[in-house]
Amino acid sequence: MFSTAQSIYPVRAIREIEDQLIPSAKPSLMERAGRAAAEDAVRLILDRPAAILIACGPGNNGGDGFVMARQLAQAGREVVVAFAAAPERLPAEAAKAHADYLAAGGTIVSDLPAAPANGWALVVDALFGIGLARPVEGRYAGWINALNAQPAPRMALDVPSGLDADTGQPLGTTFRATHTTTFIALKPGLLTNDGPDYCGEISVQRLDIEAPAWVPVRGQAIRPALFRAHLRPRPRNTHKGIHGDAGILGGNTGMVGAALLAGRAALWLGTGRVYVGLLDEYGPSVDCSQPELMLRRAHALPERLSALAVGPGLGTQPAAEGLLAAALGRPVPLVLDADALNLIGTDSALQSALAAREAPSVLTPHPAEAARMLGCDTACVQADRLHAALEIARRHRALVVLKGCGSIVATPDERWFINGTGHPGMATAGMGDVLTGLVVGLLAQSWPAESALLAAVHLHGAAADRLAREGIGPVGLTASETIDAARGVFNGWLIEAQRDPRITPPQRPIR
Ligand SMILES: NC(=O)C1=CN([C@@H]2O[C@H](COP(=O)(O)OP(=O)(O)OC[C@H]3O[C@@H](n4cnc5c(N)ncnc54)[C@H](OP(=O)(O)O)[C@@H]3O)[C@@H](O)[C@H]2O)[C@@H](O)CC1
Ligand SMILES: Nc1ncnc2c1ncn2[C@@H]1O[C@H](COP(=O)(O)OP(=O)(O)O)[C@@H](O)[C@H]1O
Ligand SMILES: [K+]
Repeated sequence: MFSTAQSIYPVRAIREIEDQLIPSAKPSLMERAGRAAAEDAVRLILDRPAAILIACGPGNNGGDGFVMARQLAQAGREVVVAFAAAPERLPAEAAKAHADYLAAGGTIVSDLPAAPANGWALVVDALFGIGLARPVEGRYAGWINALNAQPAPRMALDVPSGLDADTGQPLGTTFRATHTTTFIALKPGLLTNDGPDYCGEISVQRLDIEAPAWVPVRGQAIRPALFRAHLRPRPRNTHKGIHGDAGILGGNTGMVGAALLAGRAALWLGTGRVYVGLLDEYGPSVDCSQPELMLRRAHALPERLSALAVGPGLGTQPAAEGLLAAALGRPVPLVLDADALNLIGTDSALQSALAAREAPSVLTPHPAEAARMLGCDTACVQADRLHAALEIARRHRALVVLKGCGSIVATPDERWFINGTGHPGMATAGMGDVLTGLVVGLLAQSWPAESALLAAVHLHGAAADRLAREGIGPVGLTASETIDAARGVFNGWLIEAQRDPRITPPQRPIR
């Protein structure tokens, strides 16, 4: 479970790696890429003996396709290669791959053929990779539409053609893969925005390249390995005062449930005491289904808290703004969500107070909240989610999670992480409040802010994934249910961590 962390490189960094390694690599990177793709293909279609269709494009992605075709043919598979560009205009390595394929007895058709009577075993998109420079139109758009219509597994080499490898934005017609074999490293666009919908299952083929020291890793896929050092068993001799006092500030009229959900999530993740400060003057004084929560009026949260979350159901009235301003002045780790972010987006005094904080601040915007913070619209945030998350982190000197498919965690020093857990069943009201509660719960228990955020984001999705496997969701999953599942997943991690010899022994949080 605690497999090593996985790097993600934007196209610019992949190019740097290629530039450094291509001249000396033996066998060539393209040879390795085509071979690795052929091996993945064989595994994918062991039980499908029909012919394989490979559509090759005018650049090096097409070159990978020619190598793959040669390898598959040599392994005894029937291969049909479609290639419509001018061979003499292929880049050098792709031209060699093209020539080697022909020399090995391969043949090429210049238009996409109709499927044989027994269908294709596999269709392969080797049209465009990281060199995609503009939306796919014309002949290649027609090819992609025809490939997408095939009732066979669909494999993309490196990146589904048409998908922006950095942003996960489809540019024009885009190949919809059931499997993507990507080379050297993950790219951000495969993991966020529309990327997961177009990539299917991803296999990373590193081509025997070690993480090169000259290209700094700034992006990583979120894995428990990143925070396992904090998954420590509790000492037996402990008491609730050691496990933190979390505060939740929110729950205005009509939105009390949001604050209760966050409070419950913090409690179920092991926080010693959880206080919920409600803005609704007619709000309940007890949560009968969770009487462990200590409900207070918003202004009456205890002075001494180990971490505070502001936002779930907060509202944007002046009272809320005043409470937020006071919270920003507290020297404790702070989670800011929902209306806390909306208020900060339009108030420069709050922005200055946030940027001036010395204790950690964690911001948890969804794309619409991120757009308000950046003064743009949601489409512009989604068009480059990584950039948006990094920009918010930089401006506010805070840790940020930009939520949604492939949530992005960004740090003020320009590092970033992409989460792969979770599913569309989480797109339901209250789910973000639960995440806020999970983050503040770990902060209250003295987790360092970055680890707390990474763990909570990963845990939130993993809890929803576990429920979906059990038939609870994806459709109809409720936020409350993920709290219960998060507790289960988290305790599973703790047990796993105790078996892992790299984990340090029980430790008492320092207070
Ligand atoms: N370098 C290496 O050794 C290795 C590279 N590797 C592989 O190479 C891939 C990158 O190759 P690449 O840089 O040649 O770019 P690629 O994705 O093939 O596309 C460029 C071509 O497409 C064209 N074009 C672009 N957009 C278009 C559009 N919308 N519609 C129509 N045409 C369009 C563009 O034409 P132009 O823009 O110049 O008109 C150019 O001809 C990478 O993803 C990996 O698969 C691996 O083998 C590992 C080793
Ligand atoms: N398609 C999806 N895939 C993965 N996670 C998702 C998806 N849709 C929503 N989520 C997650 O669910 C949560 C929804 O949060 P948010 O939009 O703030 O909900 P609310 O404001 O209703 O509580 C976020 O953590 C988000 O990352
Ligand atoms: K491709």
